[in-house]
Amino acid sequence: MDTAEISALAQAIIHQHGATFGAQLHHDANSVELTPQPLPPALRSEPAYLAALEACSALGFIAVDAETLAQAWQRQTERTNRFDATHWPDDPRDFGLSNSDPALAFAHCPRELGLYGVLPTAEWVGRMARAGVPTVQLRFKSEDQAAVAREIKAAVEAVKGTGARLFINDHWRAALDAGAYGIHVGQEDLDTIAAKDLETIRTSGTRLGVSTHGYAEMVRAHAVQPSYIALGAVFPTTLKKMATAPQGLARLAAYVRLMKQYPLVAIGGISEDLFPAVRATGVGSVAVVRALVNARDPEAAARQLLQRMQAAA
Ligand SMILES: Cc1ncc(COP(=O)(O)OP(=O)(O)O)c(N)n1
Ligand SMILES: Cc1nc(C(=O)O)sc1CCOP(=O)(O)O
Ligand SMILES: [Mg+2]
Repeated sequence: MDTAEISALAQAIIHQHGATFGAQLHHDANSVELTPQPLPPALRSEPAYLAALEACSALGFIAVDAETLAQAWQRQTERTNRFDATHWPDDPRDFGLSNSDPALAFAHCPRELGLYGVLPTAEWVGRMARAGVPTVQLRFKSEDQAAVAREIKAAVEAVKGTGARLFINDHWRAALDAGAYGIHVGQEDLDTIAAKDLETIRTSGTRLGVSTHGYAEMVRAHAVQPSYIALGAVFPTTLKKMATAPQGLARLAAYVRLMKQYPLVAIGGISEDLFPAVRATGVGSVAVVRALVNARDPEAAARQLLQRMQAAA
């Protein structure tokens, strides 16, 4: 096939999926603007792969995600014996996500983790757990290891008797020592935690949640078979500087279709009014920081968000 024919296949993909994944220009605070990305160097020469690489870059997927999608589109084409521009890849087999040993998976957690409060201190953790938030995370940022250990122990104490599941962000050793329900790690943590340490966490029965921000990171997260996968940032967030653009609802829905074998948590810029649309994608949990921590009455906000979770279920 020549370049013009491959471009015609790329155009067919864009024609089918442009309205879903293309630039979304809204004028509200939660708009997600996806700009076309430069075409990454091709690693293969098959037409389906090349067309998908071109199309996915044009649809705003960053290089690693366009590459992951192009490889999946090529596998889909081989598996079904035809190139189908209408079918956005969503079969785990086409992403190499199917051949894992269940005996090596992290401990299970419920698919519906529900409202998930990501909170800066043990005091906040206790407060929101007592307000009925079913899943809470201590996201305590400090280099002072003694202070970290104290805060984690206090958070473990704070959720006792509330029924809330407590995840600890970043500080996995102290979380294990304190007997937390689970640990949440980012992609950079997966770079630095040694395989034997991941194995220690897994065999302890402590749950593991992993952050992801697109197709390539989801494939990477799957390699460790975590207890849940977080998908972010769905909308713009001012809480921290993100390395990747907000994903938006269309991508979130596609990620959910692909990763539905995992409990899934949506995070990033999710305010109360956005709960129904986020829940409609099929995620079992919605994680928030500012919607609780910046609320004038955080207990009332928790009640509202819990109602929204129920209503949208
Ligand atoms: C539920 C949930 N999802 C994602 C994150 C982000 O975690 P991480 O990538 O480790 O970044 P920091 O929170 O450490 O800045 C999270 N904490 N919780
Ligand atoms: C801590 C965090 N992690 C994200 C990710 O996408 O990995 S987004 C995020 C911030 C979420 O805060 P808010 O609900 O206030 O926008
Ligand atoms: Mg972290």
